[in-house]
Amino acid sequence: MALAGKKLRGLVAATFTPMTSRSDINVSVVQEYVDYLVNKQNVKNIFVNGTTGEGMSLSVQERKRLAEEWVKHGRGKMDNVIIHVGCLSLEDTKDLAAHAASCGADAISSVSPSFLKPSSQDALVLYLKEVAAAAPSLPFYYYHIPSLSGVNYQVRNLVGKMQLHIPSFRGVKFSDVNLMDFSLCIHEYKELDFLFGVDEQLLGSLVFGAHGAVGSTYNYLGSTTHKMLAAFEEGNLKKAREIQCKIQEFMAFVFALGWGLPEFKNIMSVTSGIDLGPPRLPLMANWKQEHPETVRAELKRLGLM
Ligand SMILES: CC(=O)N[C@@H]([C@@H](O)[C@H](O)[C@H](O)CO)[C@@H](O)CC(=O)C(=O)O
Repeated sequence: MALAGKKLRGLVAATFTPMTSRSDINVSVVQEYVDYLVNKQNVKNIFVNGTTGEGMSLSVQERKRLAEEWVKHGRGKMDNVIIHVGCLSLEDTKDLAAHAASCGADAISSVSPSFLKPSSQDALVLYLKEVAAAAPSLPFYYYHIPSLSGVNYQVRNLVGKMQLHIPSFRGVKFSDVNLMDFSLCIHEYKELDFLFGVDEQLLGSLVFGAHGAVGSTYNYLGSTTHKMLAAFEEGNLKKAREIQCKIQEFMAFVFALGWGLPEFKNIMSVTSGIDLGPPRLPLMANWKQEHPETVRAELKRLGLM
């Protein structure tokens, strides 16, 4: 069911990895999670084992198991199951890419290696070319997230090189606030998909033609974000701004409490009613289950629940 010829559009939820209280992966709730996204949030694309899913903190075996479960339960319900395969080791990354293809994923994506980093754009393209070649039948998306990877080559420059050397290259998951770089990518490479990854600034990216968005908040604010997308499509900027500002107010509330990914996971458990458990170490160290009522009350106050 690979994306061949299809365009990747709309909202993509970057899934959290369900875990037990001991931080082991808990695949028993994946089916319920898929149904929640489809039926309650109307979100039919998922990005598995990425940042939100703590992909880098999972073993290769765990990542394979999760990919299989998400693909299995997404079949016939999800439009696209995209598996993030990036690791620090090229061999592990290729292994995960080949596995994603064998288990029926629709596309793969990879970040740059982030410890021993590529020393040039050409080095990065060479690396990603090998990754994509391990799953040549699957569309390949470069995952640009400089705040975490520390690799911040201008995407506009990279894209031309990737197009030249990677036959399955189909676009970029752009998790950065450099809207000029993002905009010029869309302007110059009309045949590719560019998905924005800073949820609280999505409206800004739409102005420049974002084809879709990948993010953590679409797990529980997918339905609200769809209303913003619809308002933007209708040319109702006032309404679109109002919705984006509500989402921003919620994120400001979250950030003011010093919350990050561990708490985002908790917010998803509270809003969906699916127990996703704690994150894994090192994130687990400061994790405490926030009072669900605090989250619910704020979402309610903002009209987001
Ligand atoms: C740094 C980070 O985690 N960014 C998130 C955003 O969705 C982010 O959680 C959101 O904008 C709130 O800040 C995504 O870009 C990451 C993502 O899509 C992924 O999980 O791979």
